[in-house]
Amino acid sequence: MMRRHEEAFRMHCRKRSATQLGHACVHPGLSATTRSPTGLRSHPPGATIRHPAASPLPSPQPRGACAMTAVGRQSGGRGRRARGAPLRLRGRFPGSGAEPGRAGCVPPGMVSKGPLLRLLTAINRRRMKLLTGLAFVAYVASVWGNFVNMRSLQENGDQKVESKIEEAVAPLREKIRDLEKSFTQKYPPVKFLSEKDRKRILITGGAGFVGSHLTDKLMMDGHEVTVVDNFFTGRKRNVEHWIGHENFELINHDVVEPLYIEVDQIYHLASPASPPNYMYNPIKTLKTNTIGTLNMLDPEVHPQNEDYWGHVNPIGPRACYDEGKRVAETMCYAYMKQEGVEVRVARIFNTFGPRMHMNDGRVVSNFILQALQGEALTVYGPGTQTRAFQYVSDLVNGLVALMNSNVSSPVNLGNPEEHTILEFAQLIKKLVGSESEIQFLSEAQDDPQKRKPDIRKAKLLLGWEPVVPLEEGLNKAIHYFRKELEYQANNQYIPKPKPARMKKGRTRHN
Ligand SMILES: O=C(O)[C@H]1O[C@H](OP(=O)(O)OP(=O)(O)OC[C@H]2O[C@@H](n3ccc(=O)[nH]c3=O)[C@H](O)[C@@H]2O)[C@H](O)[C@@H](O)[C@@H]1O
Repeated sequence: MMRRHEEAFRMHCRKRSATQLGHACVHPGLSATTRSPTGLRSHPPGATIRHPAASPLPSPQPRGACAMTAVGRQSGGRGRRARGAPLRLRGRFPGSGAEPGRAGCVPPGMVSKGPLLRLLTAINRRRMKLLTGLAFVAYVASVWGNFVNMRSLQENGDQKVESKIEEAVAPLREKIRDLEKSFTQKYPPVKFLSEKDRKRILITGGAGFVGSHLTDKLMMDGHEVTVVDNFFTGRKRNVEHWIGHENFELINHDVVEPLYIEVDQIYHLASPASPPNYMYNPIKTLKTNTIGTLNMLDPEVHPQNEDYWGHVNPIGPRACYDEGKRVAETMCYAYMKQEGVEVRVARIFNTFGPRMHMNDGRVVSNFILQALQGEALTVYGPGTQTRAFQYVSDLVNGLVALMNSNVSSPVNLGNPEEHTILEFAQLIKKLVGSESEIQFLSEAQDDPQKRKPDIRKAKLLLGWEPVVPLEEGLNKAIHYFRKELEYQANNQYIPKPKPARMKKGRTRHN
């Protein structure tokens, strides 16, 4: 009987301990079993058993009592019970009138766990689960909230950075658009020529006064143009409107040095033409012209035709230019005879127009600048010496006509309309509307007294003659120099006309 009783109690305890943490059973003369997080554990008879998570028991339980470490509210809701405090349960122990199988085994002196407690325990368990579930949901919600916050913060930050970048980049975009526009619209219209008709053309001195106008003409006609210039008197500004064009190339090179380049035609215009400029470095002028094709000869015959061989002082200040041109012609014809090189020789007479250098020093640019600035017009000598001036576009057309002809002998290109220098001074004063005086200075050394081209050969063989009237050309030149003066004034630089070298008591060799 005792054995069966003991067995029933052991079963009761095992059942409890297998399902409920914190349950404690003490039975005199029985060993007990509890469930701990690490598994089932046996206890000697009469031992006090408590769950490791529970607070110490305030006092040993009375033998035979069934106690539990209660969590939660006591039934009836009369406040919390202290952890480990005994919870007395009503019930009957088998052998003392207890109903077997209802209240479990309650040994004498023990308090049995009744249906209410079980209900409470079940409620507590559900609550715990509910609380745990709620805590889990709250945790997940807070993690999600943090994640969402982080993302929105990051997005806000990203948006701010993006808007700042946009602010910085917007003006740059604007500038790029402007640059693209200026690139696409800046070239003058160019004809399309087929491969067969398109020529590769080299222009030495192509950034100079005459050379740059010739460059414009050949580019607009649809040819491929290579400009070679050392920028001694030429300027990049004269050809800048072609830079970047697929048919155009600009090479900074001095023609005194060899240049190997494959082309169909060469216009050799590299040489300073203004007396103050070419006298500035006579050896350089000579060197430049000995490989040149242009020539200008001082006259003894008037007007000068192509058979006129010139009359120059070979040791005077102008000799570097004049003799240089003569040697250049000699070389051209030597190469033609000996090597079969095709040559064209243009004898160019006084030419004027836009893009003449502000410091050129020749008579047209000097007089216009002086008149525009209200300064006296400087006439060297009495002003009776004559010149015949052609407008630059007439010269360019003549050069192209000559190049494309089969005329290999020299051809004069100039305007035969002859005027004295004093007449020029008065005409320019009138066209500018200037109050400037005319000032007579001493005569320039070796200054040719008469010059007028005979252009019958050009008319006959090339069908060419100048078409721009003197006044029309002068007005264009005046407009150009007015703009240049404004440009220079904005750049704090006002050029002064260059004086020519004055005669030093020696009569000119005519
Ligand atoms: O442009 C040209 O085709 C020519 O220029 C110069 O020839 P030149 O006729 O002496 O050129 P300018 O310096 O313009 O002189 C023309 C005349 O005006 C006079 N002059 C020049 C400048 C000035 O301020 N005042 C003035 O009276 C000169 O003494 C000269 O009689 C070169 O010497 C020539 O070889 C070249 O072909």
